[in-house]
Amino acid sequence: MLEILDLRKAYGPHEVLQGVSLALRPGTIHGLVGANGAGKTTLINCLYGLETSFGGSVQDTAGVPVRHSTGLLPYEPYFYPRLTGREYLEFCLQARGRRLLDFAGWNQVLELPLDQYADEYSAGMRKKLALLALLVQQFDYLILDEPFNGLDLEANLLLKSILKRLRDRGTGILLTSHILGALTETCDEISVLVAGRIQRHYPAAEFGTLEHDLLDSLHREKLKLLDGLV
Ligand SMILES: Nc1ncnc2c1ncn2[C@@H]1O[C@H](COP(=O)(O)OP(=O)(O)OP(=O)(O)O)[C@@H](O)[C@H]1O
Repeated sequence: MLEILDLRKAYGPHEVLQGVSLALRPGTIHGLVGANGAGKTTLINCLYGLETSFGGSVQDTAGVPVRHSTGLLPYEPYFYPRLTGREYLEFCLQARGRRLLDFAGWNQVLELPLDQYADEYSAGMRKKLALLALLVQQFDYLILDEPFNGLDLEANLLLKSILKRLRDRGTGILLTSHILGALTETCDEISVLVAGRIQRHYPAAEFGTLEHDLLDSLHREKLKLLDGLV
């Protein structure tokens, strides 16, 4: 299990995370929802070790370093210039000391032009390539920052199926999304991050309440403001 306990992170005087605790269990899809700027990416960066100065603890309870067992899909994947999609995949495998393999099977599904330069891909193709690099590596855990964002309809549907199959095989998946339907359709549990804290944790049986709660707070706070504007 990946375990975050009392995570605290500040940028200068701005306390972005104020004591977040969260567990990612094997064989579950855990959604993380929160407004723009709520701290989702910061939490992911701390969990994956991209941020190092923070309070609290982050660990894989199996005792292995989080990065060994876990693959990360960043919000905006970066590719070195003049590297083809295939070379990028090979680079990812080599960097982790894994044996090279044939990507044809997965690429029949994702249909990427692997022999073109990755930095010339469209935004959706870039996301697919970064996903492909994770899928071929069979991680115990996946952290996916906005995985559905930018994917076309077909890829969105495919990704939902892929994530559920991985979950059923035992992979633990933490994902962020602003698309409520994508979260409720795929997740087993959802945590809501508000002002640097987990405001509430929803098991699947309570997703109906989640939608209602979010709509309710929207109605109370923002939709009323619209009355005076439009
Ligand atoms: N390197 C940084 N330096 C200073 N402030 C930062 C830094 N990274 C993030 N922040 C601030 O931390 C807060 C949380 O940002 P974060 O990117 O984690 O939010 P988020 O929940 O992922 O938002 P979004 O939904 O827009 O992606 C924001 O107020 C942001 O300005």
